[in-house]
Order: sequence, then structure tokens, then C-alpha cells
Amino acid sequence: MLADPSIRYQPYTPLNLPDRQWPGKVNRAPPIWLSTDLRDGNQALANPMTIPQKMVFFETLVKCGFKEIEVAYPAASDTDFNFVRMLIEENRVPDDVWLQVLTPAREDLIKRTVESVAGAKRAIIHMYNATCCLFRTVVFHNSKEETVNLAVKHTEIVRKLTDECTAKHGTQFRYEYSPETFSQTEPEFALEVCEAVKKAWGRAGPAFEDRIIFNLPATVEIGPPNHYADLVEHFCRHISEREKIYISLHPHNDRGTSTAAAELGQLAGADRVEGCLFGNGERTGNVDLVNLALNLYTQGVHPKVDFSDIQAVIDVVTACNDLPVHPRHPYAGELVFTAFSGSHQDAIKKGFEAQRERHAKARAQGEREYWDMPYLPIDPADLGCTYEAVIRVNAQSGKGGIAYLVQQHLGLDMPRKLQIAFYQVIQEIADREAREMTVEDITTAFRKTYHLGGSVYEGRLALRSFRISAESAPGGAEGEAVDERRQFDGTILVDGQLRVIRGDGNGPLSALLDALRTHLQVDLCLREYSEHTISQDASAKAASFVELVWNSGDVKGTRAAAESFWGVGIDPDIAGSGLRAVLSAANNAIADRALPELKLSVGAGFSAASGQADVATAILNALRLELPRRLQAAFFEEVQRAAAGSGGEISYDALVGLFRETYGYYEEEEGDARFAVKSFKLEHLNASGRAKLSGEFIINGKPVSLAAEGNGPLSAAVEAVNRGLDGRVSIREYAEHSIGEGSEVKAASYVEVAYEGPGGSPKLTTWGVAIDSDITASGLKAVLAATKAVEHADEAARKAAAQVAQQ
Ligand SMILES: CC(=O)SCCNC(=O)CCNC(=O)[C@H](O)C(C)(C)COP(=O)(O)OP(=O)(O)OC[C@H]1O[C@@H](n2cnc3c(N)ncnc32)[C@H](O)[C@@H]1OP(=O)(O)O
Ligand SMILES: CC(C)C(=O)C(=O)O
Repeated sequence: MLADPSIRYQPYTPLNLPDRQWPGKVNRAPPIWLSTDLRDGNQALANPMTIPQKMVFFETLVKCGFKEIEVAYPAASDTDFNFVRMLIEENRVPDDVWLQVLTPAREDLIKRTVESVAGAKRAIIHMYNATCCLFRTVVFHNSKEETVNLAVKHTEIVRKLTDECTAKHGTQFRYEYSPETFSQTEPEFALEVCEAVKKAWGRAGPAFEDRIIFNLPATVEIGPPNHYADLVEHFCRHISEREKIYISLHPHNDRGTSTAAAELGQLAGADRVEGCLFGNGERTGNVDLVNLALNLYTQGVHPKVDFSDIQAVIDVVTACNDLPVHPRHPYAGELVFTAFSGSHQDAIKKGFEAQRERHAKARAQGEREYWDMPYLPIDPADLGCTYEAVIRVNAQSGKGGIAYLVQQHLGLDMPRKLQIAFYQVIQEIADREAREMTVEDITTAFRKTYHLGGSVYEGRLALRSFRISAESAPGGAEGEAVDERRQFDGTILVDGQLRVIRGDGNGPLSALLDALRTHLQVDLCLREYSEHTISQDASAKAASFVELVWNSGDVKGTRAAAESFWGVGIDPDIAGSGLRAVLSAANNAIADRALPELKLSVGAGFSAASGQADVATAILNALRLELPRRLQAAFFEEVQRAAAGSGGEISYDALVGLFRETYGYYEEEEGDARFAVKSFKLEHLNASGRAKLSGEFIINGKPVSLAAEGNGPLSAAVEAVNRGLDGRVSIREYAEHSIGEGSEVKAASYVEVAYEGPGGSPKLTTWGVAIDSDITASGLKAVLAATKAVEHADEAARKAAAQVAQQ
């Protein structure tokens, strides 16, 4: 580059227009648009468009709503000429669309041009000759006078030929004249040429169809847009019979300011703008009509052309031009609705949230829902774009953007501190891999980090089933509200092995934390908890977020603990989502740390809580039975008794045998069963659930016929059993769950019955356990199994009663 460019380049000559009006004006209506994609755009392509390409492009322009389309330079080539003919002969031009064709001021070429549109309903003949000094002298070797004469003479030819064509074919013509290189032409001379052309045309009138179009090209953009606006205003103010003229702009983009030039030119009085979609055209291109139209749109002015499906337009234009649309191109570029940087993303995320609230309020008050978003001048949805690409994540991104994507794609509103924690996870990946993080990268990292989304992402601890029950805390002065404690009974997978754990606390989460502490020596406490509902289709789910800290050392779970662990849980049930969130955080806390293994034998001196759960775990793994808590306690007593009688220890195999024996639990086929329902009939007697049960049963290996009524099948069974007893049994607790899945699914039932012998003998409670593919049958079998122990007691009671009678 030159040290002093002024030795080579001259500045534009500013126009002296001190009373210029355009700076104080505002564009409040769209101009008449002319697309010259198929002419100026086409002539600038290395490979001009084929007829089929032109046709697709033309149809796209029509679909977008362009009513004036420069379709060809018909004298240039057969392709262009034939394309115009095809449009006309195949009736491809809607009635409200004007075909425009360009010709130089040469008679033979004008003739061919008019011939090309013969038979069209409506056509604009556009003739040009360059008028600036450089072109006059260098290209045409013409004086000013000869330049005027050239324009006048050929305008008269256009007039004559079009008149003839109208007479012969009925085509309605308008005339457009371009003093090419207008912005480099002396302003007074541009006026002089145009006045002469208007006169030669001789039929300009104020009606739309009669107006002559003076197109004022910035053939090469040689000055700033304000200069162009001055030239346009000067022309508009001084041309005679302004009301019979449409002033048209044709800015090129050599200085990169064609959009500004077109906008200021309209303020300066122009009525019409010629350009190309996405700014194709000679050199740096024609002004971009999409840009201009959407600039108006974002000012609340409908441009009267439609880009609601901008991608479809991009697809056609790029295919026909064989040129890409730059990723940063206004409104159309792949990246223009995208923010990578943290502060932009943060503002956009907050903007969306604020806008949602603002719109809801405005809607409720019947007011307009204005778009007012940081960094997004237009709603991408108005152009048929989704919000998917609005926020994209790389090493420049922040927590806000990542949280936005998690919100959009997983429906989770992360609390601020979780956003910070998860941001570290993504930053670490983005830095390490030095690449953009896709939405999938982020959602997968989220699922992995918080063990969310099925077995693939499960951590070392995973919830299988749980039950939360309430019990009143002891104590409390009379009249005081009694605190309810919560009990957690659950089955969790620990490193692939099912374990029964249980704990107590003020609420479900602290009860689970207690269980983790008791059974797995994972001593954590809750620092933060929040939840919200997620609406997915019609079914709402709960999402919970917890922050846990180690409950050890000096800080003992206070906010001072430096290290904390976040967890996320989703479940249809709110308690379930909280419990899952606790396990998710616990997984992050334990990382690789070893957990206490399941004991393979149970001793008589085991602590009640861990011993009962270990026993229950053995039964769960051996028989898939999830024992209710009180049954765990009852069976643990049996186990301790048995262990005491066998040297203080009992193996797991022996323990399973003991369980079967104690609760009459056998999975054999009916023929061998000790407690079986051979057949039963259940009649519902009324709406309140009263039922009549009759059937053939096996009780402790013996066939028995029973029939009785009760409030349901189980109470009817109890009633039937009571007929054969001297004492009475009643159901104290009933629980059930399914085992297996699909057609293999079975019901497991647990029944605790209380027995009261004749003559007020002490109450006895006993459990029965059974499974069956039919849930009623499994309940009945469990009742029958429970009566086994009762029968012994009844027998004893009867003997005792007989002895008393003999005495
Ligand atoms: C700014 C613009 O975009 S203007 C539109 C430009 N578009 C095109 O040129 C595309 C189509 N053009 C063509 O196919 C050819 O140029 C044609 C068919 C029009 C003419 O081809 P040719 O006759 O071979 O002439 P050529 O292409 O060399 O054009 C230059 C001649 O036209 C003259 N000329 C240039 N512009 C004009 C004009 N607007 N009016 C009259 N004559 C003109 C030149 O002075 C030169 O004349 P000369 O040969 O006497 O010196
Ligand atoms: C023919 C004219 C209008 C032209 O294309 C230009 O000046 O750029």
C-alpha cells in the first residue's frame, strides 16, 4: 500500500446541499422492490444460471412476494432470451408480476429485447447508458451532448417498438431508464439526461402504470452513503414532474455500505430499490434485498416480501448461484442467531426468561408482546429458524449458556450453584478437546455427571424401589404438634448388587442419608435442595437438585465445607426425584471409594438396623422378595434365634431355608405346594367392596374347601379360616409388589395376621408370604401361609382349654 494514497486516489466531491432533508426522516413504508437476481446477479456468476435454475429462482422470488423481477438481459444470450419466452409462453408469470428486461442503448439489441417480451401481460423495458465523465470519454468517446442524444434516440426506439408490440400483442409496457454510473455523474448532467429521456418517452403520467422509472445506480460505490443520499435528494428535488416518476435505487456494495446507501436513499425520496437476495451481483454485489426487507421488519414495518422460511430461500439461492451465504451474513448466516461467548449467552438466557414473564403480563392485559432481547434484534422463529443454534458452547462460553441448553433440551432449570458446578465440567471438556461442544455433548455430559437417563448413566448407587412411611416422633408436651419422622425402606443397587437399606429422618431425604450412613458408611448431609415440575407431554414429572457435603471433620456439613457434590433426580413422584437426586450426589461424593461389602453370614449379635437389612438383602437376592420393614424385624428375630442355636452364625443358604419354612413360602408348582389356591371364585356383593369367596385350597399340604364373606378377598379368606379355628385371626398388615416384567410378572404378597386364642390367650402375630401370577391369588396364599403358625397356636389353645375344662 502507498504511504500516501492521495497521490493515487481522489476523494468524492461532496454535494453542496445544506438544506438536505433526508437526515430528519424515517422509513415507515417499504419501497417497491425489484429483484435483479436473474440479470445483475446472474451476469456476475462464473457460470450463469441455466433455464431450469432461473425458473426455480423466479418461482422463489414470486413466492417471496416480489412484484417486479428483472428476469434477463435477453439480447445477451439465447438462454436469457429463451427463458423470457418460456415464462411467457408457459404462462408462468402471475398477473400482478411485472417482467423487467435490460437492454443497452443499441437498436438491434433493443429490438431483440422487446421481441423477448412480446405477448407478456406486463413488461418493463429497462435501458441504460453510462453518463459519468470517465465512461463518456473512455468507453463511448462521447461528449455530454452525444450522451444525451444516445439516450434520447434509443428511448424513442424503445417507445416505437413497444407501441408496436402493444398494438400487436397487447403487452402493457413501462419504461425504466438508468443513467448508469449515476453516483459518479455530475448531478446536473444526470438531471439533464433524464429530463431529455422523459421528454423522448413522452407518455409519463401519475398513474402507477404510466410513471417513468428513473433508476439511479451507484454502479460502483465510490462515496459514503450520505453522499449518495444527497445525490438522490438533489435529483428528486430538481427533476420536473416528480409525480410522474418513480425514483429507483440500484446500489452496489464496493465500500460495504450498500444497505446504508439504499436506506438513506429512501429517506432522500426514492420509491424503489433494485437488488439481489443475499447481495449477489457484480464484484461485491448488489444491495441485499433480504437485509433491507428485514431491517424494515425489525422496525415494525412489514416489507411486503416474505422470508418466513428463510432457509428454503437460502437453499434455492445458493444452489442457483453456486455461491454460499456467509455464516455471518445479516439475518441469513448460519451463525447470526448464535452466541458462543459467556456474557452474550447469559444475557440471552436472562432475556428469554424476562421476556416470557413480560409477554405473559402483556397478554393478560391485552397489550402487545414486544420483542426486546439482548443481542437478538429479531425473533429467529419469524424466519422459520429454531432457537436450537441460538446458544452454542465452546471454551468462551459461560454457565448461563450451558444452563440455557440444559433447560431447552432436558427441561431442567438448574439452581445457580449447580450451573456453576456443571459449567466446570463442560469447561474442562471444551478446554481439553479444544472444540465446540454440541448440544449432545452437553446433555450427555449432564446425564453422565448426574447419573440421569436410564441404566447407561447409572452410578455405583441406583434406586430400585422404595417406600417412605411416617411415624410420629416420641415426646412432645401435651397439646403440642407431634413431629412426624420419615422412614425410608429401599432397595438400591450397590456396585451391581441389590441391597436393602433403611433409615429414619425428618424427611425422606434425611431418611435416605441415614440409610446410606448406616449401611454403606457414606456419611453425607444436605446443604441445598430445590425442585420444580417438568411438563413433558401431558405427564408432569418432578426434578430435584441437591447439594451434599461430607458430614465429617471440623465443618460437619456446614456451608463452610469446601467440597460439595451435586445431584439431580427426575421422577414422576416428588419424593422419588429427591431420593434419586441424593443418590446422584452420593455417587459423585463416593467416586471410587470402597464401600462395605455385603456380609455373607449373619451373627446373633448384629445390630438391629444393619442386621435386619443384611438379612433382607439376602432374601431379596435369593428370592427377589422386598420384605416390608416389620417383616424384616420379625424375620431377624427368627434368624437370631436360629443363629444362637447354631454357634452364633447362620449362613445365607440356611437363612433362605429358614425364611421359606417360617413363612410357608414355596414357589413350587401347585401339585407340591404346601399352601395353594386350587380354585377360587370371588363374587363382589356390593359397591362397597364386600366379597364372597369360595374355593378349594391346600393348607399346609391338606386340601380344604372354604367359603365365606368379607370386605374384600383377604378378609373373606380370613373369615373362612376363622371358621376352622377356636380363636380368631385378623389382618394386621398387607403389602405387595411385583416381581419381574412383562408376561413373566408376578405379584408378591405379605400378610401379617394377629391371632387371639379362645379365652383371651395372649395375642400372636405371624406373617405369610406368597407369590402368584394373579395378585388376588397371591394375597390369598399369603393369608393361608400365615395361618400355619396360627394353627399350631390354635391347637395349643384348644388343648389348654380342654385341660382347663377337665380340671
Ligand atoms: C452496469 C451493468 O451491469 S450494465 C449490464 C452489463 N451486462 C452485460 O454486459 C451482460 C450482457 N452483455 C452482453 O452479452 C454483451 O456485452 C452484448 C451482447 C450486450 C454486447 O456485446 P458486443 O456487441 O460484443 O459488445 P461488447 O460486449 O464488447 O460491448 C461493448 C460495446 O457496447 C457499448 N456499450 C456499452 N454499454 C452500452 C450501453 N449502455 N449502450 C450502448 N452501448 C453500450 C460499448 O461502448 C462498446 O461499444 P464499441 O464496441 O463500439 O466500443
Ligand atoms: C444497468 C445498471 C442499472 C446497472 O446494473 C448498474 O449500474 O449497476
